[in-house]
Amino acid sequence: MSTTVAILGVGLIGGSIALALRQNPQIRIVGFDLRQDYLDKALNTGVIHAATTDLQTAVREAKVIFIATPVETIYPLIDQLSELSLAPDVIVTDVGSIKSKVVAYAQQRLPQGVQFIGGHPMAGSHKSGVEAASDRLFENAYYVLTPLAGTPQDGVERLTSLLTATRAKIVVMDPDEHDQIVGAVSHFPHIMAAVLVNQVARFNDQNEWYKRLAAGGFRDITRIASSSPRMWRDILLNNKHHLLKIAADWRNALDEIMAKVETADREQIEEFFRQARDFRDGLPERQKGAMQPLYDLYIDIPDHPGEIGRITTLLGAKQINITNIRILETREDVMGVLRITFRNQQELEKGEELLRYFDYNVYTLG
Ligand SMILES: NC(=O)C1=CN([C@@H]2O[C@H](COP(=O)(O)OP(=O)(O)OC[C@H]3O[C@@H](n4cnc5c(N)ncnc54)[C@H](O)[C@@H]3O)[C@@H](O)[C@H]2O)C=CC1
Ligand SMILES: O=C(O)C(=O)Cc1ccc(O)cc1
Repeated sequence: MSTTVAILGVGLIGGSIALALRQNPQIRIVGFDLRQDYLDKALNTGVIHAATTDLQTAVREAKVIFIATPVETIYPLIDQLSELSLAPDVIVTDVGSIKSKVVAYAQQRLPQGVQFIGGHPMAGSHKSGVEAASDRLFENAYYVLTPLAGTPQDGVERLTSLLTATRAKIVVMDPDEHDQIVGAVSHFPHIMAAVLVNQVARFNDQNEWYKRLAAGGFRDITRIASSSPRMWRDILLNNKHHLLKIAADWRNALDEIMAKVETADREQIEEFFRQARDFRDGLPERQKGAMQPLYDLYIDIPDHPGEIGRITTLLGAKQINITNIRILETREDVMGVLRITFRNQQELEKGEELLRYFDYNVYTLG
């Protein structure tokens, strides 16, 4: 007998959870989204088994419901769920990047018999949408669960067992502690990345060399400024309390180091960078995950117009999804290398076989 899981919001995170869960043939995944075109894409690429834009149809038989929509939409969805007919002992969980407000809201609004367990998979991407989803997005990442005080242990165990398919490390945490820590290690850095980019953009209005020279380090530390503005707006507004405190602390720290610069305190400036380097170098490495180019295929391409379009058309015609594409080298009259990233090993192999058939020189590394 199969178990039905409903995914509300089939985007990057909802799609990635669906892809991980559907490796288990006993699980049937129903996707719900406001956008029919996103659902069609998810169905056609095998991310979900069934799709609907009707919430009651999506959740009626579900044993577990994942709310994987932008943070501000989690509250009205909880309200809607509280009015609908749900399976007995259903677990409702979310994937929102903030936890306290959502958990408190669910506690207030959901009826008895519904077990709400807050969740936050601590991996993602600056990309959005189901086309960027991957069954290994959460591999080796932390996945925080924030059950309510009254949630039966059995519910937490059932959800943990389901989530083993994501290969994430499941941890249970207090929602406020989660918001404080994630505020410092994820939310605030996103604000800083955007502040840095906006500052350089302003300088660039006066002198376009700013943009041209902003390669290397600047690109690295501002990668996350390419994330979804709407998603980050929601996160900031829902973690206001902690972020205001972190920002005040950051301003003090900036003033302190700039005071040392002003007085040319050579030793203390060096010490400042030493401390940062030591802590940074001691951060745990994530061994594997979607951030790494796991499913990369390299293709030699003659440098003439239309080649890249031809390759993507060939893959598209066979419904082979790509999550990234990059030209690694193109110089005039020299063979270039195209790097295409696929969502999983199976799609990579299909792409490799297809392009070989069309006489491309293709290879993988490692
Ligand atoms: N993007 C990331 O790196 C991470 C995001 N999260 C959290 O995951 C959640 C989803 O984010 P993403 O997957 O990145 O977004 P996304 O934009 O890729 O996907 C969101 C999906 O929800 C749908 N949607 C929006 N409002 C809806 C509604 N009212 N009812 C049904 N569907 C609706 C959209 O059409 C879209 O398909 C957010 O709450 C975010 O805080 C958590 C960890 C990482
Ligand atoms: O792209 C990155 O580095 C991220 O920071 C991804 C991310 C975004 C939001 C989250 O709640 C968790 C992880």
